[in-house]
Amino acid sequence: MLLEAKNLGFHYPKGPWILRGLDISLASGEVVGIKGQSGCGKTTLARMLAGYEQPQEGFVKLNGAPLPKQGYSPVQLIFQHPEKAVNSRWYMENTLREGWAPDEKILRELGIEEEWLSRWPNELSGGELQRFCVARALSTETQFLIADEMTSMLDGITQAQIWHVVLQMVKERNMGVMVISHEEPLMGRVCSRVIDLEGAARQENMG
Ligand SMILES: Nc1ncnc2c1ncn2[C@@H]1O[C@H](COP(=O)(O)OP(=O)(O)OP(=O)(O)O)[C@@H](O)[C@H]1O
Repeated sequence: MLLEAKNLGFHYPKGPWILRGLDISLASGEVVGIKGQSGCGKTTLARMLAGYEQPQEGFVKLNGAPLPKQGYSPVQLIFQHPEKAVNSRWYMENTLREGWAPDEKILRELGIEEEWLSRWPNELSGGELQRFCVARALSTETQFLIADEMTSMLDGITQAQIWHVVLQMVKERNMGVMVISHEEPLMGRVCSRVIDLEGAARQENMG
């Protein structure tokens, strides 16, 4: 399985090019880091790889085909701010089961307590909410996970617990993960290679 972006170019309406001529690929079982200064386009790239945003140039393909437009996406994106990624008018149980039915094992491993399921999102901490977003994204249909500052706002113990579950999935299911982060130590621990987005774009522009 391969998630690939070729000759990617993107700008917001009337704005300058943010990314141009960018080639990036992520294979099953790989954990790849993306770094770069604030504002260089990491989140924009994440949104294109997950199909939320369309590039003006180039393309994103999953196993040689465009990303599916409907249904559960095999490319799941997790953001830094879980409160923006859940419906504030749904009980957590509904949010959790939005795309699939997570089993007991994954809930236990992520430390999701039974009692939280009947709460509203604003009755949970950011870390508790993010565990739900991770469980929701880890369906057996997920082939690639884009983790955009997924654990940046969390304490060390919660961060380690979440990454333990995700890295286990990489092994068990051969899932591919893209880690967007400003935290070099985290990337050093979990990634087999790290791409500097600015360097990658610059090389392409020079070439
Ligand atoms: N909806 C939008 N409309 C216009 N410009 C935008 C929009 N979203 C982001 N931008 C601009 O696009 C550029 C890239 O933003 P992006 O969020 O992808 O950067 P980033 O590398 O993820 O930054 P950070 O590390 O701070 O999260 C920035 O200059 C930002 O101001």
